[in-house]
Amino acid sequence: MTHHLEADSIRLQFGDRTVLSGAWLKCSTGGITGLLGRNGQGKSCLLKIIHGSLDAEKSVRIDGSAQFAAFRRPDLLQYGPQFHFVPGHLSVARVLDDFGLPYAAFAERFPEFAGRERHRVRQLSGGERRLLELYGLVMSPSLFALLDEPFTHLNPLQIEKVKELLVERKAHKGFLVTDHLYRHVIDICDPLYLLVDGRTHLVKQLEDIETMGYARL
Ligand SMILES: Nc1ncnc2c1ncn2[C@@H]1O[C@H](COP(=O)(O)OP(=O)(O)OP(=O)(O)O)[C@@H](O)[C@H]1O
Repeated sequence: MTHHLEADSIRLQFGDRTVLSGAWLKCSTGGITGLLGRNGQGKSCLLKIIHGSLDAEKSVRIDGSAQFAAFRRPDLLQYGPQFHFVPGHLSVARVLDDFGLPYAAFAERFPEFAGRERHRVRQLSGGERRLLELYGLVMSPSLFALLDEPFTHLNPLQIEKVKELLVERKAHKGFLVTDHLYRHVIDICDPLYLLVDGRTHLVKQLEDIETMGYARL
């Protein structure tokens, strides 16, 4: 069964400044939705609004059912912010256990973690910590995951492995991904949205991201 996450009528203001005005997007299991946009356009805010951790005018629905505080439903939706969110004092095995995942399968996929199940998260490098967090978000059994800058801080080989993981898992889980490493986003995402002046635009052809002033192809 395909599941659908729909967000629309999103309006966000900070004081006099309107950041989002009528932003919308759709995300489904079986696909990876991409969100691009220049700095400060409101991509992180949009993810937090869908997650329910940032208050704004919005309509967010999962399979037609309104979600006002999706952060209370990790079975439906999980959110990975652009900064580290796993506490440093936890062990690698404990973090995976909290996501409901066995350590052995993780170490098999990422051999650099072999024999390190008791290592504390604070002993990991920034990229390793990111990898552990992403693995948990991608592999855990929620229906959707919102990933803010998943590729930043990873080395090129790790990026390729995370992309493989996303493509492998998308049959069971819908992903919304935003990252300025846009070639990787373009590579795996369909549909793709561009956030410009508070509104989302569905990218119909790749040239749109150039004509709308985001990136040179
Ligand atoms: N709590 C806040 N108070 C006031 N302004 C805020 C707050 N949070 C975000 N903003 C502003 O809202 C705008 C959108 O921020 P956001 O972090 O969502 O942008 P972004 O598209 O994710 O940018 P980047 O690509 O640089 O990460 C920015 O101009 C930011 O300064």
